[in-house]
Amino acid sequence: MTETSMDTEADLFYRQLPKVELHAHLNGSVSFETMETLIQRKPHLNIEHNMTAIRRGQRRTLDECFQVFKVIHQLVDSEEDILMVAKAVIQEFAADGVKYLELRSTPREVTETGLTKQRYIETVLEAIRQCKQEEVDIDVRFLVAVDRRHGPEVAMETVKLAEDFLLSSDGIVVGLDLSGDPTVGHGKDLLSALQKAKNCGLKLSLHLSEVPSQRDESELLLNLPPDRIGHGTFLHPEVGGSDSLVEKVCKQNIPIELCLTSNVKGQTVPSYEKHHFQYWYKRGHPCVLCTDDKGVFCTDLSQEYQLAASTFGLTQEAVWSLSQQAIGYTFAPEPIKEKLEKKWAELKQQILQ
Ligand SMILES: CNc1ncnc2c1ncn2[C@@H]1O[C@H](COP(=O)(O)O)[C@@H](O)[C@H]1O
Ligand SMILES: [Zn+2]
Repeated sequence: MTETSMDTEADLFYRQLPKVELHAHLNGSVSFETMETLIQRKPHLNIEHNMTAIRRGQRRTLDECFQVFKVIHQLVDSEEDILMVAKAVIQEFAADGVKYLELRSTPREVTETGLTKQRYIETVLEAIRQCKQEEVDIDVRFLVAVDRRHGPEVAMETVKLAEDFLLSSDGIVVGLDLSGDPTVGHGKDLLSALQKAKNCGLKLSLHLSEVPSQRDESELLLNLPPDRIGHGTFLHPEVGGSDSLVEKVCKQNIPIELCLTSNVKGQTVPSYEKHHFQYWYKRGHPCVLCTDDKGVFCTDLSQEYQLAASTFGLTQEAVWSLSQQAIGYTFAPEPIKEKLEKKWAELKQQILQ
C-alpha cells in the first residue's frame, strides 16, 4: 500500500467516525469559504483572510486570538449574517460526521444593524430549525455564552435571557457557557449569575484554568459545580494547578472538553505531545475532544481525533470509545442520548474493522 492511500484510509476512518461536538464557538467556527462571502459583502472593512484565521504551523498568543474575534465580529453583525454563518457551520459539522452538536455563542447587540441580543439568539435558533427542516443529519443544541469581560450585570442579563429561552425554545437551549479573555475579570464577580443559571436548570459549561493565573477562580467555580469544564489546561499540579483542584474535578467526575489545536496554536500548551489530554485520559477521567474554533484554528473534529490518536498512540477501538463516551457528557435529554447510542451501535460494524 502506498503512503498516500494509507493516509486516505486513515482520513476516511476519522471522517466516517460518528462524533459529538460539545465545545464550538459560533463565530470562531466560520469556515474559509463563508469568510470569503462575508469579506466580499463588506469590502469597506478591508479585512483579509490572514486576519481571521491561524494557518498550519502558525502560532498566536491568546491575546492575539482575541483580536481575531474582534475582526470576525465586524464581519458578522446582522441577522442575515448570523443566519448564514450558523447554517453553514451546522452543515459543515454534519459533513464532518458530527451527529450531535452543542453550539455556543455570545448574544450581541449592534445598533447600526438593529440587532438585539434577543434577536441574536432567535436567529441562531432559526438556523438550527432550518437545518432540521432541510434534514441535515445532525442534532443541534445551543448554549448561551457569557463573555467574562462584560462583567456581572451583563452576565446576569444574559442568564435571564438564557432562562427565557430554556423555557421557550423546545429544548434547543440547554445551557450556559462562560468564556471570553481569561486574563480579564474574576469569576467571583460572576458567581451569583452562574448560580442563578444553575438553579433555573441551565447546564453549565465553564472555561476553567485556561491560563495559570486562574487557580483561585477555579477553586471557587468548581464548588458550583459546573456540568462540564472547557480546557482546564492548568488544573493539575505539574503545570501550577493543585491536588485540591484535581480532586474536586475527579470526585465530581466533571467531563473536560479538550481542544488540542486551539491550545497549541493559542500557545497555552507548548506542543501536541505535552497536551493535558494525556494527563486526564490516562486517569480514565471523562474527556471529550472538541474544536473550540474550527475556523480560527483551521481544523475540524475529524482532524482533532486523528491528531489525538497519532500523538498518544490510540487504537481505532480506543478512538471509537472516546467518541461514543461523549454521548454521555452531552446536555441532551435521555431519549436523545439513547437515540445517539443506537446510531453508534448501527454504525460500529460498518466503520470499525
Ligand atoms: C481560544 N480560547 C477561547 N477562550 C475563551 N473564550 C473563547 C475562546 N475562543 C472563543 N471564545 C469566545 O467566543 C467568542 C467568539 O464566538 P461568539 O461570538 O461567542 O460566537 C469570543 O469572543 C470569546 O468570547
Ligand atoms: Zn472555548
